[in-house]
Amino acid sequence: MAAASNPSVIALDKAALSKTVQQMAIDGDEPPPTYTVKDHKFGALETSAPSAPIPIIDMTSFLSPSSPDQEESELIKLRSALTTWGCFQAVNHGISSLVLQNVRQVIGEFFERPTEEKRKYSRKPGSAEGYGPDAVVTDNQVLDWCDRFSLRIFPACQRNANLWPENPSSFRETIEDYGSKILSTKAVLFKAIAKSLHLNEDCFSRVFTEDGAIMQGRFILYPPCPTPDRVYGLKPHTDRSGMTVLLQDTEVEGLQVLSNNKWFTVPLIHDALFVNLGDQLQIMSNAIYKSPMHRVVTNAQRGKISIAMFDEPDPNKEIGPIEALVDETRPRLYKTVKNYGFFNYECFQKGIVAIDAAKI
Ligand SMILES: O=C(O)CCC(=O)C(=O)O
Ligand SMILES: [Fe+2]
Repeated sequence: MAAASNPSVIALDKAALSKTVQQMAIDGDEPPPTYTVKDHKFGALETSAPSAPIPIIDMTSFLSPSSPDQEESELIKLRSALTTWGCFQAVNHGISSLVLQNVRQVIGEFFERPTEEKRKYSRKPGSAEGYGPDAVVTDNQVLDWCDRFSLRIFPACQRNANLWPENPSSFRETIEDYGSKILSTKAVLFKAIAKSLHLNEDCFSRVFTEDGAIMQGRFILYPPCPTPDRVYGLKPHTDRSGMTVLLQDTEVEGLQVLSNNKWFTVPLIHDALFVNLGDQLQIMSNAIYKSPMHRVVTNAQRGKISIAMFDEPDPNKEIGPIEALVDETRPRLYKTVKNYGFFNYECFQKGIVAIDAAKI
């Protein structure tokens, strides 16, 4: 997400101008060698990994608990989910089926627009916003078999109005509405996460949903891929956010999470939101909670769409392990970092893992 106007990056970043994955799929192209996975550092590319028993969190217990006991028992489940998996499926989150249907519809329609029209919103080299295939930022990068359209949603004053499409005509209103609802959902979840760690309930929500916090939407199209066993939809990674909220496709699976060195498929649950923690929550929780490694696999028959909402603190704000979570039995594991988004980007360029580089 961080802008990097470094000339070598700009020279390398030709993908924003090259053929989209959607076009390659329409033309029946074989994925070019730059898309082929060369190392299997994180395990083989198994397209049909077993289904993951990912915990389901019922948000009724946080939004309108019928009793303190009901809330307490869900907080215990939440704590267990975040120490083991680092992710969960949120149900009864209060966002209606109609809102979810509308957001899927406008994103689907955007990707259906003619290429020339979508090109008007192309990501500029070095920028984190806009439309296009995977950004090339290093020489030996393996590219992802997907096209992405990224937009800053909050703070509203930082929106890049030229990148918000005119078509479909309800795009702006729908994304703005969905963004506000996800922001409120995140605030509720961050408060529950703080409580589950016996912390002041605002300690995460303030950093990630208020005070200049950023919300970025990433809308991803994964077209069918003729060689799904050799190409990633999205490479194995952890998110750099505090928390990511993902609306999966209604029919096509593909997201996988790593647990005990094994990959598991995230099942599709009607109207659920898949929530995973990002590196910044792992840092602030002094690694009590996990930022899970995940990836996306493709298939030869059907494409799919994902809608992801990321957060970041104000880039000028420093984050580090919360003092109350540091003691003799659990010493401080991470340095204090500022603008983790940019730090993460620089690490990626150097081929190092940001969360490891943030260790003391
Ligand atoms: O599309 C998905 O299922 C996952 C997206 C994701 O992990 C990301 O954009 O960071
Ligand atoms: Fe991710």
